[in-house]
Amino acid sequence: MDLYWHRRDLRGTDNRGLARAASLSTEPIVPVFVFDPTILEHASPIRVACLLEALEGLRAWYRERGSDLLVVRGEASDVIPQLAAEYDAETVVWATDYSGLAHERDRAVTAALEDDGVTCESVHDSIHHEPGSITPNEGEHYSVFSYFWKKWRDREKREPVDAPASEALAAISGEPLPSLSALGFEEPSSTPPSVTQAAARERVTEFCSGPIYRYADDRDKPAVDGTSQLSVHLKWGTIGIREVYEATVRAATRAATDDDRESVSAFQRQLAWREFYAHVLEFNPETVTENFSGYEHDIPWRQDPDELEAWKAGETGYPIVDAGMRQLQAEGWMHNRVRMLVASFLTKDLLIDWREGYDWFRAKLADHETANDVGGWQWAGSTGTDAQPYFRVFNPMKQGREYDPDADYIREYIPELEGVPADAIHDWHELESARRTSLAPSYPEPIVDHGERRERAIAAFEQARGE
Ligand SMILES: Cc1cc2nc3c(=O)[nH]c(=O)nc-3n(C[C@H](O)[C@H](O)[C@H](O)COP(=O)(O)OP(=O)(O)OC[C@H]3O[C@@H](n4cnc5c(N)ncnc54)[C@H](O)[C@@H]3O)c2cc1C
Repeated sequence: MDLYWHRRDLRGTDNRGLARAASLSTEPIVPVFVFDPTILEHASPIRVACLLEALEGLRAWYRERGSDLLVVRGEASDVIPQLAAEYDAETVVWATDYSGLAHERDRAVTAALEDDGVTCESVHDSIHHEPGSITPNEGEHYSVFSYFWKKWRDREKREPVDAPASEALAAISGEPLPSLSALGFEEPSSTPPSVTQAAARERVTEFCSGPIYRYADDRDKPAVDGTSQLSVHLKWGTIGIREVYEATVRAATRAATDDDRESVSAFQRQLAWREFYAHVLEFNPETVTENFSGYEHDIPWRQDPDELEAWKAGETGYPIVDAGMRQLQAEGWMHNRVRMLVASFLTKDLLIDWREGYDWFRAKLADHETANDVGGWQWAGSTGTDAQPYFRVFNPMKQGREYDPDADYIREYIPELEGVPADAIHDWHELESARRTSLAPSYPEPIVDHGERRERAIAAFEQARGE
């Protein structure tokens, strides 16, 4: 019996890899998942908790079809060939994962299987257009998103694929899943979101039946539930990208106005950002640790453990920044506008290396996805492809006033500011110290002066540019 190796595609429907495995094989497929210690070394409690829930859901999906998911532990390059031998598999199929670590693992597994005479096939599944399929007329890869987006938008998309028939799945029975602690992880500090195929489909249906038409207006307002919150599902593959996209196309056909249609397009554009960053990472794997854009000299990042700790704890005295950092701590998720703001604050106001921020996000985000996380950090740190120019430094007060005018989002995560008027919250850095103390005695004073820090950041980047 041939094997299908699940990794970050934890679903049965609209799974191109699984469908391919079923179509290749004349015998039923054995579905497998591997807890690989090398990959787990890079994981965090929240992500492993999400993974376990998604696996539990996938296992239930297989059981409803008279099959099961085999879950094994060990180096993939050892256990996959062992399972292939055990089941006398001629072929092992999986879905392509574009991170450098995944490529390394897959090369080792491929070599081991080929040594044993087993054929392997890696199928593009997690994005519509695989790296190398959307290229500029001149040059090899896009580094400017707007050009990439135009081609991505106009390119024909694949349709969702059906789940394999039950008869195509092996009647096997697996062991129970290991617990979080058995895998060496503590309980996460935030409550993991529900990461199941049913939750993902429900979210898509709900979002595409109404909020998607307001997305263009609402997507930057953190107090409004205006974004899809699909990131954790796209990360773990509890829904297929073709199914999501098809739902957006159906929403566009139901749109009542041009504005509604444009709002759907604004959402599709964000899906394209995800693919843009996957392409960037595929062709520049070193950007997980290295700046994408070179500067003539090193950027003079600062080491300041106290400021870094205040940022992580949401104790900077800049309310919108602190609300975002506390949302991350409480939920394992943060609104995109606020991710941009907190990342700008760390890399510009505090002049702390984007890699420190990336590490913290990687530890805390349930939806941590290497390509998007590195892309977002390098964008904010003005080191990335198509990044924020170094001289555009977000002003946290103005951003707070613009995107959270009533300070509802801020108050939700900073109980110390309960009852403080929105104007005072947005002017927090300008208030007299005594006034701040009388309004919110336990909320911190601003740890830095934004105006001064902005000047210093611009000067530091100019120095790095050799100006
Ligand atoms: C510093 C920083 C770090 C980030 N880290 C991650 C990360 O680890 N994982 C992650 O999925 N996204 C990351 N993002 C992008 C973005 O913030 C999240 O995708 C988004 O907030 C998820 O919420 P949503 O699903 O409601 O998004 P929606 O607005 O509903 O967007 C739909 C989907 O499009 C994709 N998307 C949206 N915005 C972006 C973007 N800017 N870049 C790439 N893809 C995008 C995501 O898959 C998202 O689920 C980061 C952004 C920044 C600025």
